[in-house]
Amino acid sequence: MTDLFVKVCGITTAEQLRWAIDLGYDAVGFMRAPESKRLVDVETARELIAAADGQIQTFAVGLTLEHVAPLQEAVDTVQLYEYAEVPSLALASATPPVSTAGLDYWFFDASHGTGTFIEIPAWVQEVDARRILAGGLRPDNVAEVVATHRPDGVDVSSGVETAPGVKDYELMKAFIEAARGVKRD
Ligand SMILES: O=C(O)c1ccccc1N[C@@H]1O[C@H](COP(=O)(O)O)[C@@H](O)[C@H]1O
Repeated sequence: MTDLFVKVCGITTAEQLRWAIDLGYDAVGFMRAPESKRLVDVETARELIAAADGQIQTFAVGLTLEHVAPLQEAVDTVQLYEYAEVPSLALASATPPVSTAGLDYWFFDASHGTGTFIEIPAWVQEVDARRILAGGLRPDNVAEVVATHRPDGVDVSSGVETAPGVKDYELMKAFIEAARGVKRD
């Protein structure tokens, strides 16, 4: 079985990006939804994507394609909350997807960056895609979620922050260690 995919979302600075790379995260997300407290402007996002330089996968995250359009060509994957025709799509929802055809990832997310955890519904197990669980995950609950639901990956934002957009190195470290510490076979 491949390693658990672990993504940290809402990266806002070069220091946070460096932490994600050094700690062994698979991917980072840059928020482009206008209402997000972790919104990075296009210029900053471009600088961070350039700094990532192939060392970690990059995601541009928005509710719609319009939010991420200026970064679409620069990132590895676009994460949206509605379907769009893009080369690499991560579709996020809290309801069963109508279709998973052509998706690179499907994210279960009912939180939208609020840090709210809800019990993960049983139907999530049946989604025929690379399943990534998100929403209210933290260093102290991620291991149980991984052990119980056996996802392909997990995604975190609020759970490794001291304030919206302010990631904490020790929390990021604790999260990836807890997530990857679960034995999978
Ligand atoms: O982070 C945001 O501000 C955000 C805004 C709108 C949609 C999604 C957003 N973030 C994504 O939400 C999940 C879970 O976040 P959390 O761990 O509960 O804070 C994650 O995939 C973020 O990418």
